[in-house]
Amino acid sequence: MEKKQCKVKVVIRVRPPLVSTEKISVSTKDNHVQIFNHRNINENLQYEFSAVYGSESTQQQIFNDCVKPLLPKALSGQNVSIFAYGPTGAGKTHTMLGTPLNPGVIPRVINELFAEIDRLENSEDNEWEYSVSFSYLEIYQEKVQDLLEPSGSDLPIREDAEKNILVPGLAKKQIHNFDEFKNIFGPASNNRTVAATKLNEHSSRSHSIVQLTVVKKKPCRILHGKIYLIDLAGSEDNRRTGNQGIRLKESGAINKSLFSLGEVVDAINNGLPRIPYRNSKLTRLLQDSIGGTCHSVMITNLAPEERYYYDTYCTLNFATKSKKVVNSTVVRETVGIVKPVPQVRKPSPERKEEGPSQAKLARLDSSTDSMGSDIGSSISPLIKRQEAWEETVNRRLQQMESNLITQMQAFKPPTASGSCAQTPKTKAINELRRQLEENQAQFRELASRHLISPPPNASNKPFADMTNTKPSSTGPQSNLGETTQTEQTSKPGETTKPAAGTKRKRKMTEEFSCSPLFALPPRLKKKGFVSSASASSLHDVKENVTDKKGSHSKEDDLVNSASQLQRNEEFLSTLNTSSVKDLQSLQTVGAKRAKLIFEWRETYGAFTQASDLLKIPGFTEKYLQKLLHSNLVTV
Ligand SMILES: Nc1ncnc2c1ncn2[C@@H]1O[C@H](COP(=O)(O)OP(=O)(O)OP(=O)(O)O)[C@@H](O)[C@H]1O
Repeated sequence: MEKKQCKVKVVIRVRPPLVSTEKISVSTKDNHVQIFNHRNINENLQYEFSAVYGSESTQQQIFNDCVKPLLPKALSGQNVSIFAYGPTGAGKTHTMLGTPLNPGVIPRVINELFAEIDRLENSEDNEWEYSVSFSYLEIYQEKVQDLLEPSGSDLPIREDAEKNILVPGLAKKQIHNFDEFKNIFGPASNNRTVAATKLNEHSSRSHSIVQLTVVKKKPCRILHGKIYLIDLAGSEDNRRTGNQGIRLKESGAINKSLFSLGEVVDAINNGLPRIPYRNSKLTRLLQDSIGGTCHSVMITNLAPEERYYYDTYCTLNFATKSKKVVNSTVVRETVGIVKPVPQVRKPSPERKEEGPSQAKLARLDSSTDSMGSDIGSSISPLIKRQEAWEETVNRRLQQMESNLITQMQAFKPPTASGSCAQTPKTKAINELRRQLEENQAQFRELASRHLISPPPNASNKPFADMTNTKPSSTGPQSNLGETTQTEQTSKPGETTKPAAGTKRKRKMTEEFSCSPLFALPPRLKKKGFVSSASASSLHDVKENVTDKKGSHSKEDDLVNSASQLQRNEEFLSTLNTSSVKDLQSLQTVGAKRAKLIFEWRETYGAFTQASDLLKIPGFTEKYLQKLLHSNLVTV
């Protein structure tokens, strides 16, 4: 299948103010949206998108510009996804559904689809036959529910061997014209969970997905296109919604799934090897729309009132990162003898592990097969990104490992044998060993998964073996080889006479691990951080020890490496897990910055590295350096 790269198109629609007397905080011009900067009231924040529709925009205009051009794609075997995103009360349902007098995207798509099919079927040279069917579901409190045939049960989500997402058991209705659709869709929409909140009298309490399947057939050829029409539930700031009880619970589920959506977008944009689609039902079902095979359009709805300022700000930031997502579109075509039931390909050995069994897949009835999407065909760019990432990791790990080995080998253990109790420095060395072992395990996994050749040091041997080697002028690899040989010659359970030098090696390790010189690396104050002052006093203690026992700079290097790694990890963990109050335990982070870090994290997900802090508006490179420096963190 030929794939074409295609960015998710992100457009903005600002709804009209609901009460004319309210203060407005959003303005639009051409394809720009502008809001004030809450950190500097004299400044404005400007965002650019593919298209920006002000409050005067019409349903017809949105449909004609953003949706209609994609329908021919669905009619030629491609997937299309239109989804409305935005805070509660910003106009998502209005955009997607509209009213009988002012219909939105969903009814207009059906209308246009049948009009287009009529045109095509009536053209002189037409040789194709078209059929349209649809499914309708909602995700309510993390449960997938059928809106066409509600049963109250939570439908499972499966993935087949070709990475199509399936919802077995979901009803699928064949429709032949707009009226048939209307007669089924109208009552089904009443099944959707809607309730009044302080911010919206008819607030959607669930995400809803209409899926249209368009099949185009002629002898020996069949094209399958899909159209997903998605009305997401809005993010809710419960300090303002006044939600309590069930509304609060619904809101929690909505916010959590939208948070997962943010994580997926971040993972795609950062080229991560694993995209966390499985973190929520929403992201699982949107797998084809974001980072998948769809031509996707995200209609971002904004409420213009100043009381929505923070929602608007967060939504604009999410929209900005969403426009970077690239999908790989494909034409899904079956050529040859077309069987009435979709064929299921044998899963590859890799897929067998996590996908449903062949027998299970075969049992899936075509009439209940829904949410199909050929994720497999979109996997190539992800694999490419993964491979690039793995190469980088591979390189970094190799470098780190050889540095550590060099340090270990250059280290001269103390001659005076100390007590054999585990000292803090021994612990630090053990931590280094553990980390190196982990690195080696990663190498092996990468190598076995993607045939990346493991670095020379990434053997199956644990790091402990390397420390058993004596310092040698032939460098780390020759030592490694020596140890491997020793290992290979001794059979399990067999007591072998140590080869020349082995005894010495073991002794060195014992001395090494029993060294009394190993002091605990400086810990950071609360959740790991200390002020620069207390860090230096710890350092003084360590220096005193060193002074007494003589200089051990290599040893110190090792301890510093371990403590540095630990500090970096703790710093990241503080950023990702602390409350606003606890974030202030970081040096240079006051209440205001703590709040910004917290809010950014809650909106966009965990920080993967310290430099992610630069994504927070107002965090400059200079400040980041200061923050890292004063918290003794390196990047
Ligand atoms: N473009 C528009 N023109 C006129 N009225 C609008 C427009 N957009 C939204 N509205 C009105 O604003 C109110 C809120 O809109 P809507 O229910 O579509 O919001 P929503 O984003 O779907 O909210 P929720 O996430 O809570 O379901 C409704 O009364 C709707 O009719």
